[in-house]
Amino acid sequence: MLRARAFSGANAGRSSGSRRSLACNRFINAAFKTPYPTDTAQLPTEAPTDVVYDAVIIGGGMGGLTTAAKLVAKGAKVVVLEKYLVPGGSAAHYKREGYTFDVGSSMMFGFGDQGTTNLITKALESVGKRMQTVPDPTQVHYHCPPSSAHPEGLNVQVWRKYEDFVAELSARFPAEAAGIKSFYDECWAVFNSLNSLEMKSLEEPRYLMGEFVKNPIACLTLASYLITNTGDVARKYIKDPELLKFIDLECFIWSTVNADMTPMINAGMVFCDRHFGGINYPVGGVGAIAENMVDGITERGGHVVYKANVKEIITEAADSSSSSSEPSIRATGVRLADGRVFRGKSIISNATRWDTFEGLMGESKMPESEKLFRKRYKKSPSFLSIHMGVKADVLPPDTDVHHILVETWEQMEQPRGTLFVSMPSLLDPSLAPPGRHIIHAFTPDWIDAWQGMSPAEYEAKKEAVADEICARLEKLFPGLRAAIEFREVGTPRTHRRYLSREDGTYGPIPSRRPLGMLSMPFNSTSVQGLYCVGDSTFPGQGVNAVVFSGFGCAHRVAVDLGMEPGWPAVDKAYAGLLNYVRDRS
Ligand SMILES: NC(=O)c1ccc[n+]([C@@H]2O[C@H](COP(=O)([O-])OP(=O)(O)OC[C@H]3O[C@@H](n4cnc5c(N)ncnc54)[C@H](O)[C@@H]3O)[C@@H](O)[C@H]2O)c1
Ligand SMILES: CC(C)=CCC/C(C)=C/C=C/C(C)=C/C=C/C(C)=C/C=C/C=C(C)/C=C/C=C(C)/C=C/C=C(\C)CCC=C(C)C
Repeated sequence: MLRARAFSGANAGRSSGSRRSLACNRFINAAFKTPYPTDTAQLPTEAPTDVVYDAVIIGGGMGGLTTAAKLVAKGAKVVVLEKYLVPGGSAAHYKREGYTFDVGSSMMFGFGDQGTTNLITKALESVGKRMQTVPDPTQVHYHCPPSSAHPEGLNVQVWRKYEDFVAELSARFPAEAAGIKSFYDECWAVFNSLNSLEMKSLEEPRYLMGEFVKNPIACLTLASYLITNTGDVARKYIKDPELLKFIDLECFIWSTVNADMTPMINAGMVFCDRHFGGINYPVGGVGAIAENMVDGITERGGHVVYKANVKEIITEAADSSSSSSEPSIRATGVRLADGRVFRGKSIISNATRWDTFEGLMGESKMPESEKLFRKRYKKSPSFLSIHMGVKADVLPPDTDVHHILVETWEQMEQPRGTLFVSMPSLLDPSLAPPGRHIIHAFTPDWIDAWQGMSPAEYEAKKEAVADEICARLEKLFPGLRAAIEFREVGTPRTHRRYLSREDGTYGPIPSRRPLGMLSMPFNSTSVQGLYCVGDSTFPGQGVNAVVFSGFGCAHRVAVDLGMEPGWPAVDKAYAGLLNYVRDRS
């Protein structure tokens, strides 16, 4: 099932046992060591409260940190208030018994060297940082259910080289070879257009007009896909129901919804960046990205404060010149659980929209636009996560780093139906003790299944569900259960507690067919001075996605603060137009 293959060059560091890879890894760690303190007791819990910041950012996930990085790079006075002990939120890491585990998945898009869509690389560069990465030869290895055409199960590897992937998928569906090429080629039309634009705020008309003038073809191409979903494009070219299910799965593993619910612009980004920039793993673990960002932010005079639990967004009556018809209020600061108040000209929330507007603002102040958002979007499930340390010899040579296991198509979207597996120590052996590997298995799950239990029942259920999942994974890794030396199970309750995300949700998903990319709000909100960033804003879930939202947010805020040029007069009309279209979706 795990086909062996030859791969050399960039991939030479992959086989964890090889002396070459370990030596190479030691060099990498020495050359790119981050000064970020390893002892959390050394991390700052204070920042001045007697100043008015240009931006007060609630939350140090990748969305909040990117916004901070872009703003400090412009000379803005910024404070990031993070409730937890370390930065990165869903993209942080933690250490146990010699292992460094990524909290979320380990599959990084946007980490290449070229183009304009290598957003993680660019976010780090904006604060003078660059990280060593290890290229992954495949994005993912799919293990799909058997069918009459594929009695052993549909088995597909998404190779880094586009042509190799298309050839492999076409070999599985020879009658659809032309359709496969046409579908993915259309994704390239979207990606190539994205990859020629400067990535800034799509709700800033001066920038948008400038891009239309510089790149009219790219902008018109993207405009033509604004309201298109991926399923519609797939069905133009592909008829085989099993292949259409596969395309659904291609979307589901990152959007948690099927192709009909996934905007085509996002699919263009994901389905092509994996071949253009490739999937690249940061040496030292995913959390090292956030740590490097924090170093860059603080080196430029920004503050990142830990154990800073924001309880309230402070608002006051505002002038009614806002474009909105609602009572005008302006966000002016935040209050922490310990009573400290931080004041800012702009307040930026990296918490989810649910946590921001129901939790920090209070439902009585919920703007109409947020009520509409709640009709269009619902919370996606959370994840059940099993972090394991295993004996290395349970993984055959050339095992792929990421796997997806679906046993029946009906199960795909069900809780615990699709199993996701990431094994980042195959790329960076320093994450595990010698002779050991990390297996991180995770699967969508709802918080309701984990409520109302005694602590003992909760612990027993965690172990029972993890046993069941490990038994299913034996199909991919025979002998797995006997090879496990460390196992820790996180549930949706764990995600809620440590990531402060309501119900532990992975992010918003559309409640009905979305209007392509236009359904999702950008960064401004109808409360003056209050912005959202992260996966509750366009383009949604994903590290490179929330980094893009950080680029957009920083640009919009910088224009509103007068630090970048804009067209305030056109702003209002343009915002009104976007809202008009969105409210009708
Ligand atoms: N490989 C992958 O693609 C991968 C891996 C991991 C995570 N992710 C993605 O990362 C995305 C999330 O990124 P994000 O930046 O939107 O959010 P996030 O949840 O990662 O970060 C939000 C941060 O805000 C903090 N916070 C929340 N409420 C707070 C409060 N009241 N006071 C202070 N701090 C508070 C949290 O502790 C957290 O650190 C997810 O959608 C997921 O898709 C992707
Ligand atoms: C008018 C208007 C508004 C406009 C006009 C036209 C134009 C110009 C347009 C433009 C546009 C743009 C620029 C856009 C942009 C976009 C973007 C950037 C997007 C992005 C996206 C991204 C994404 C979505 C991503 C995602 C990812 C993810 C989620 C991932 C995940 C992963 C996981 C979970 C893993 C899996 C695992 C295994 C397999 C194991």
